[in-house]
Amino acid sequence: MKLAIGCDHGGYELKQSILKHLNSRKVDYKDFGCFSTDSCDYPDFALAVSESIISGECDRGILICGTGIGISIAANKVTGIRAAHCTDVYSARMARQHNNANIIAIGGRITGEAIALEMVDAFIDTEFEGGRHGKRVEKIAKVEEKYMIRRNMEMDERVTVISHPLIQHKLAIIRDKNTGSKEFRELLSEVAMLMCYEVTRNFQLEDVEIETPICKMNAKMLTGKKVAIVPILRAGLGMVDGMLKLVPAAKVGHIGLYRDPETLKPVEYYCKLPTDIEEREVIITDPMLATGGSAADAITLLKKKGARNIKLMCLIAAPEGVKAVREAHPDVDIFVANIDEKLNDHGYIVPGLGDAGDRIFGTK
Ligand SMILES: O=P(O)(O)OC[C@H]1O[C@H](OP(=O)(O)OP(=O)(O)O)[C@H](O)[C@@H]1O
Ligand SMILES: O=c1cc[nH]c(=O)[nH]1
Repeated sequence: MKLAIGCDHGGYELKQSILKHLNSRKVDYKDFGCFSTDSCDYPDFALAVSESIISGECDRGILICGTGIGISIAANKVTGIRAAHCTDVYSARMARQHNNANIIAIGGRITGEAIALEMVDAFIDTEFEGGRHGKRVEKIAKVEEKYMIRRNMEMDERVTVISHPLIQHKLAIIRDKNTGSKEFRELLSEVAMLMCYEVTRNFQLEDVEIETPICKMNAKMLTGKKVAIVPILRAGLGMVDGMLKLVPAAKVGHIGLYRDPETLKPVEYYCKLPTDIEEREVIITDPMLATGGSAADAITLLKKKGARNIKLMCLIAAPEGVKAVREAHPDVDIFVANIDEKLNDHGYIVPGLGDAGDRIFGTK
């Protein structure tokens, strides 16, 4: 096992004692500094030690600052690091046995040398127990993954969350379980129209000469881009009318998919597209992007039929669905009104709005 060790000025003295101890035990280590008691910043050393563990250069780490608190907080910001701030031998052992901690953080101004060396021994010599503790550590990893996905999405230029106040207001009413089908349909259609404004933002304009009652002028008009709106049946239908209000010349294709309630995998049952789909800018509509299976399959189908320029417009997405579509179809822009928290065990978006198809058509 190779250890990484780092400290700030507050942990320097204790680190020297620990290094001597590691040498006497013939433990392999790499010292990432600091190398004197001159004032320095603990996050720098937390990062160096943490990255050496994540990269596989070292297996576990020891971090020391004045209290052990700041340096452990900094290390825990690195994905995959489980830094345990310990002040006694029992905690050091448990941090390994129960938490699979890969870093121990010690306070140079808190813990005496004798106890600190015993803590280091417990940290090095104790193995992770796994079992029920494995399940819990996996849950920690899931939390990291969730926030990482969200951060990646926020930075992803191909994922647009349309947060206009009108859309957010209407979305709140749509979500409400007391909103009936009629109002649900009307609001979904209105939101689709507002979202369409953003989805069509890149449409090309050209100069055309027109004559106002006063004089001639060069005005801007759409280049006559051909558009196809393709709802995923059933629920996607609820967004078509709103879009046609803004793009009345668009052709409408239909893709019929339903999610198998057991496997959550999409099952195709219908496909009818404009014959010149390959020349059209395609906007797929579906209120819900849950696991992403339906949207990803619809995009695959459209690509097989020759479509090249595809956008996906959904009302609500789960992070898992956005990730799945981005991975399967990195060329497709995704527009949503909100990215919700997560999927539940039945593949429904939480908090979501329930079953979109049933709420639109009143089938439940
Ligand atoms: O991202 P996914 O996990 O694939 O789930 C999303 C799909 O589920 C819903 O349709 P559903 O299968 O309920 O059919 P419906 O529209 O006919 O009600 C929704 O309208 C999407 O098409
Ligand atoms: O939350 C969800 C997930 C899939 N389909 C829906 O209609 N709602």
